[in-house]
Amino acid sequence: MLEPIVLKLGGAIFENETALANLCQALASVQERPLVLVHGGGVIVESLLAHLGLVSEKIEGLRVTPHTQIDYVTGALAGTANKKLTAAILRQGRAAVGLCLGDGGLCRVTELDAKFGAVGQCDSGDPELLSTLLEQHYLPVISSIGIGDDGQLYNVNADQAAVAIGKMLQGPLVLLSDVPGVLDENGQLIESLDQSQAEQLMASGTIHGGMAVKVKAALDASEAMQQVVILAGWKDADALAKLLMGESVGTTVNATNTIEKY
Ligand SMILES: Nc1ncnc2c1ncn2[C@@H]1O[C@H](COP(=O)(O)OP(=O)(O)O)[C@@H](O)[C@H]1O
Ligand SMILES: CC(=O)N[C@@H](CCC(=O)OP(=O)(O)O)C(=O)O
Repeated sequence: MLEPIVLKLGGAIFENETALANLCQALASVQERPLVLVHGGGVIVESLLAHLGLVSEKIEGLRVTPHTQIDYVTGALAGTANKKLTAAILRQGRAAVGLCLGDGGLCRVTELDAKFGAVGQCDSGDPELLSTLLEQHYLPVISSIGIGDDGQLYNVNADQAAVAIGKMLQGPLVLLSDVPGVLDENGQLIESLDQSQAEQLMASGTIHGGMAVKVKAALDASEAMQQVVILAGWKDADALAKLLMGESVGTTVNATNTIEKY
């Protein structure tokens, strides 16, 4: 079996039913190559916390998650976001299965830093569950909630979660968000990015917030897997179709500048 494409989905798509349905239709039509979806859902977390009258802050693009809030965050990500995405794929006739990072020991998660609360850092774990599901033609849909060795639930940034899954499966890695890729200071798409260009753009603030987390995660994956990582958008159906045919769209992140193929 070919290595699966690991595709991460994040951003406001969870608030846009049409975009979500269109994307799931495109994904469900991919028969030639196994797919694994990893997803975020920060917008759902934010709306739930706001509903509950709770304030949420981010440091360096990561959500500070007080231990008193992790149950709500789990509900939003492993519950609402995971089940909405699973449902949207099932509606297209593909047998999707919703999981979190802890299921079957897929990923090992430990506390990142006490200053973030219940935020985890994620490493690859046991691929057996995914292999079994893929062999049986299920489409795994994985939320970024992790389970630590301490039995605690952790909130993991979904780009970092996708990188851990990508490293484990060694397939192409694509991070989709609500922008078409990394944009320069004039708002123009940057088609390729290596380590030093990325560092300069982060130092100048052109790449910041969630995109800085994404670019760092992509560089880490590109270096570890010795392959390029694609950062693209879910809004452009044509670009998405090209991507699923193996063409590179958006921004190609290449940590060492010597790797050629997506
Ligand atoms: N240079 C940049 N190019 C594109 N987006 C950027 C850049 N710097 C910061 N951003 C912000 O990063 C966001 C994407 O990151 P994020 O919101 O974390 O995406 P997701 O939720 O899909 O993981 C964009 O919507 C934009 O607001
Ligand atoms: C620690 C941390 O920042 N966790 C993220 C997890 C969800 C996520 O990454 O969602 P998007 O991909 O949609 O942004 C959060 O709570 O927002």
